[in-house]
Amino acid sequence: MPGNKYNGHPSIPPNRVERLLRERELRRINRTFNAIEELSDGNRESELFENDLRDDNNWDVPPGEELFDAEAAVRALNDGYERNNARPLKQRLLVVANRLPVSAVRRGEDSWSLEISAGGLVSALLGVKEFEAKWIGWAGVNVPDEIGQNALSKALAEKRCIPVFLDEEIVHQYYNGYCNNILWPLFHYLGLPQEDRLATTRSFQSQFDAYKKANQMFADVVNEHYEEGDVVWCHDYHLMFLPKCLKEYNIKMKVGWFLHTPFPSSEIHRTLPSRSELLRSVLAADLVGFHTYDYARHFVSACTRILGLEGTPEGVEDQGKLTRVAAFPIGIDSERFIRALEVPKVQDHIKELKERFSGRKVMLGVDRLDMIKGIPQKILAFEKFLEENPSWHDKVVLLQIAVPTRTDVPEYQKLTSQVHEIVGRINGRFGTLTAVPIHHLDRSLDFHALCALYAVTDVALVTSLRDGMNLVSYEFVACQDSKKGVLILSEFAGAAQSLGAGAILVNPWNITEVASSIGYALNMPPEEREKRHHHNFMHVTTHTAQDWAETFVSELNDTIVEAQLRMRQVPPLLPVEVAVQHYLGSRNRLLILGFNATLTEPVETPGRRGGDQIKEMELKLHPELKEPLKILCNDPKTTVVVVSGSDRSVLDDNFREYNIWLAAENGMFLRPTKGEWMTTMPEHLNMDWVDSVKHVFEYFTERTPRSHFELRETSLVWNYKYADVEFGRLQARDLLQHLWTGPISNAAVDVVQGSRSVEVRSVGVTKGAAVDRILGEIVHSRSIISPIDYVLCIGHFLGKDEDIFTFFEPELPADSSSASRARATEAGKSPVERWSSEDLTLGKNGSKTTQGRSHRASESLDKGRNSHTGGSNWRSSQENITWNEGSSVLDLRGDNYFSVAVGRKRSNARYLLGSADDTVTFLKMLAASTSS
Ligand SMILES: O=P(O)(O)OC[C@H]1O[C@H](O[C@H]2O[C@H](CO)[C@@H](O)[C@H](O)[C@H]2O)[C@H](O)[C@@H](O)[C@@H]1O
Ligand SMILES: O=c1ccn([C@@H]2O[C@H](COP(=O)(O)OP(=O)(O)O)[C@@H](O)[C@H]2O)c(=O)[nH]1
Repeated sequence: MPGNKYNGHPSIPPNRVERLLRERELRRINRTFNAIEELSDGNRESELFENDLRDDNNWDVPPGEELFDAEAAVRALNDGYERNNARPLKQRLLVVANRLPVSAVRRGEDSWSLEISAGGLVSALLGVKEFEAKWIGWAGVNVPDEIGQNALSKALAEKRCIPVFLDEEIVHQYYNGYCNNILWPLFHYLGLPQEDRLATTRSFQSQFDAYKKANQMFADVVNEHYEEGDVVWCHDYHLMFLPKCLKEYNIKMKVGWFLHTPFPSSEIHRTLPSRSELLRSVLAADLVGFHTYDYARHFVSACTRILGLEGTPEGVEDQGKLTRVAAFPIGIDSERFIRALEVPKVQDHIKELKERFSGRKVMLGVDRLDMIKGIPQKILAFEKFLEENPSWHDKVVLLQIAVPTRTDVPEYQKLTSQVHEIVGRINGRFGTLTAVPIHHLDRSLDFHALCALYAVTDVALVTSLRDGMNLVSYEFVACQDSKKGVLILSEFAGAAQSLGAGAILVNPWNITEVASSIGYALNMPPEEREKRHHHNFMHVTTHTAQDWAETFVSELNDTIVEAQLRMRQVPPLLPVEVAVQHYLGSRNRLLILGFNATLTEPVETPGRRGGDQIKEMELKLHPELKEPLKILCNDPKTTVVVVSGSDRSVLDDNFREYNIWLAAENGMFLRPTKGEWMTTMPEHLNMDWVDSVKHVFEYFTERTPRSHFELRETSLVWNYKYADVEFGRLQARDLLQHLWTGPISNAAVDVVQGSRSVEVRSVGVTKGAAVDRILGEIVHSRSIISPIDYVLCIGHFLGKDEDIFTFFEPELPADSSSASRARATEAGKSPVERWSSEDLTLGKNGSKTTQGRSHRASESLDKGRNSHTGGSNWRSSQENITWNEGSSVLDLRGDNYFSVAVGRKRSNARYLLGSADDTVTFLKMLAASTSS
C-alpha cells in the first residue's frame, strides 16, 4: 500500500488515511472543475502536460474518451465549494529527474523535434495529472551553442519541460560513468567495477566530481524556477546530491527524493567509497521514498550502520532532524492501456499479430537491453524448455523486445553482442526454413504496437536479476483482460511484492526452474489463469501512477507540517554571541560542564568495524579545548566544574593540570584539582546489588562484540556505542529483561537507558541532586567574594540527569518545559524574556526569596561539611544555598542563565548545541573574548 512506513506498518495511521481520502476527494473535484473549465473555454493550451506529450507521439486518447458525466461533475463541484468555500488549487510540482520525458533531436540551427523517451520512470510520471507539474532534466543531447539552447528551451517550455544543459564531458563522466557504471550496477547487486590500475581509481574520482557538479547544475536550474510553496520532487540515483544542494539554497524548500532502483543491503552499499557523503546528501530531503519496504529498510540500516544515526519507525534521525523514510510502490496509468486496446490502430496490430503467429503460443519479453534484466538467462531458460519439450518446437515463439540503452557504456555494448550470439545459436539449433523460435528486436516500439503485443501474449517472461519495480509486468496485466495470459516474474523485481500472488515467481538464476515454469504456464488450465489474472488486474488497476504521486506529495506536505510541530518541542539553538556578551558583563561566573560527548574528542564513526577499540573507549578531552579551558579556569571571576558519570581516574587523567572542580560518578565524588577527592555519597548507600548486576553485564559484554562495561563505585554502565547498532539494541532489550526479572527486581536502584548504554545506579543519584552539594563545597572551600551572577550549564546528559538544568530554574508552572519556552520564543519573545529578572534573583538580601529558594547558610555549609564524612542525607535541589551571613550565593537574573543540551533534541535545557564540536567552538569564543 502506498505510504507504508518502512517498518512495515500495514497502513498509514488512521487520521492520515481519513485526511488522504478527503484530499483525494478534493482532487477528484478539482479534476472535474478543470475539465469543465477547459472544455468551456475551449482552451486546449491548458491541457494536461501528459496529453501534450502524447499528441506528438501518437499516444493519443480516442476521441470522446475524456468525456464525463457533466451533471455529476457540477454536483460534486458544488459540494466541494460548500465544503471548502473556495476552488481547490493545484499544487505546483517541480519534478527533477536526470532524463526529461522527451528526447530532443536537432532538425536545424534553431529547430528541434521532440520524441518521448522510453523507460519506467517516464511512463509512471506521465500518469501524474493532479499537479501543476513542470519537469526539469536533461534532454539527452549536447547543445553547445546559445541559439540551439534558446530554441530547445522554447520548444520544451511548450511541454512544460525545462532543460538542464550538460556538456559531453559531463555526460560521459556523470551519466555513463558514475551513474551507469558505478551506482547502477552496485544498487542492482552487481558490485563495483574491478580496478586494475591506479588510473582507474583516478577516473572514479573524476566521475564522482562530475556527479557532484552535475547535481549542482540541476540544483541551479531548480533554484531559478522555484517559487515559494513549490514541492520539489527529485528522482533516482542520478540525483543523490540534489536534496543537499537544494536545502543549501533554501532550507524551507519542500524536498522529496524517490529511488526507482533497489536500494541494496547496507553490506553492499558499504563498499562504495563515497557511501557516507551520498547518504548524508539524501538525508537532507524531507521525505525519502522507495518502491518496497525492503529497499527502505536497507536504506535506514545503511544510515544506522554506516553513519551511526538513529533509525526510528518514522525514518532516520540526525541530531533532532528527522528524514522520513517510507515505501511508495509505483503503478501505471492502467486506464490508458485499457483504453488503447479499443483504438482502431491497435486493433489492426492485434489482428496482424494473431495472423502472423496463428497456431503458436506467444511468449513475450520487453526490456531495456540491460544487464539487470536477465535477458541471457531468459533466453537460456527458453532454450532449455525447447530442449526438454520437442513437441513445443513449432508451437511456441518468444518475442524479445530489447530496447537499446546506455549504448556508450562498454558493459552494455558487451551485453548486446552476448545476447545476439545466444539468440543466433538457439535459432540455428531449433529454427526451420519457415520459422524461428526467437524473434529478437533491438529497438523500441511505439505505444500502440506495444499494447497490441501485450494483448496477444500468452506468457510474459520477466527475469530481471534485480529491478526496482518493473512496469512492463504491470502493463502486460493491464492489457490482458480478455486473454488472461500468465505472468512469469522474477522474485528479484519489486513487482514480485505486489503481483507475486497472481504471477509465477521464479529465481532467474535457476535456469531449470524458469524452464519448467515456462512449461507450467503454457499448459495452465483456463480457470487457474483467470484466477491469477484477476488478482493481478485488481492490483494494477487500483494502484495507479496517479495514486503513487499523490500519496508521495501528500506525505511530503504532511512531513513538513509534522516537522514544524516537532521543531516547536525542541529548544532553540544557543545564541552564542548573547551568551558571550552576558558572560563578559558578569562579575562571578559558574561554568558547569559535562564531559562525555560534550568536551571529548570525536572517535571513529560508530558501527564501523576494524578500528582501534581500546583507543575508542578512552575518553579524551578534545585537543582544541586545552588552551581555551586553561584560560577559562585561570580567570579569577570564573569557577569551572566538570560533572561527569565517569570515575575519578578518568577525570584526573584529563583535567589534573587545570585549576578546576571535578565531580566524578555523577557528583558522588568531588575535588578541586588543588585538593583531595572527597565523597558526597550519602551514608548507608546500599550497594548490595552490584555483584549480581555485574554478572549480567559480563554475560552481555561477552556476547556483544565491541560492547564494554564500566564498574564504578556507585553505578555500573554497559555501553554498546561501538557495537553493531541493531544487534546492540536487541541485546540491550534482552539485558533489561534479565535485570528486571532478576537481580534488581527488589533493589533500590534506577535503570537509566542511554541511546547506546544501560546504566544501573542507586536510587536518587543524579547530577541535579549532586549540584547543590557541589555548590556547597565550592562555597565552603573557596573565597567567593560576590554572589554568582552568571551560570552556564552545558552537557550531553541522560534524561535522568537533566535535573541539573532545572536546578537553576525558578519553580515554574507545570507547563514550563523547554517546549513552552520555545512557544514563547515563537511568539516573539526569547525564552529568557519570559521570566523577569526578579523571578530568578535569589534572595540577595533575604527580601526577594522568590520560589522559596533562599538557603540557610548554616544548613548548606553543614551539608557540605557533613558530606565529607558521608554524614548527610539526600537533599533536594530545591534547597537554597546562601552565605554564612544569610545573603545568597546566587544572584542570577533570568537572562544570565544558559542551560545547553549538547546533541539532543528534546531536553529540559533552555538551548541546544549540535555536537561536542559546537561546544568546542563556543568555549573557544568564550575564552578568546576573555583574553581580549
Ligand atoms: O534513462 P535511462 O538511463 O535510459 O534508463 C531508463 C530508466 O531506467 C530506470 O528505471 C527504473 O524505474 C522504473 C519506474 O520506477 C522501475 O520500474 C524500474 O525497475 C527501474 O529500473 C531508472 O531508474 C530511470 O531513472 C531511467 O530513466
Ligand atoms: O519499446 C518500448 C519498450 C518499453 N517501453 C516502456 O519502458 C518502460 C520500462 O519500464 P520498466 O519499469 O519495466 O523498466 P526500466 O526500463 O525503467 O528499467 C515501460 O513503461 C515500457 O512501456 C517503451 O516505451 N517502448
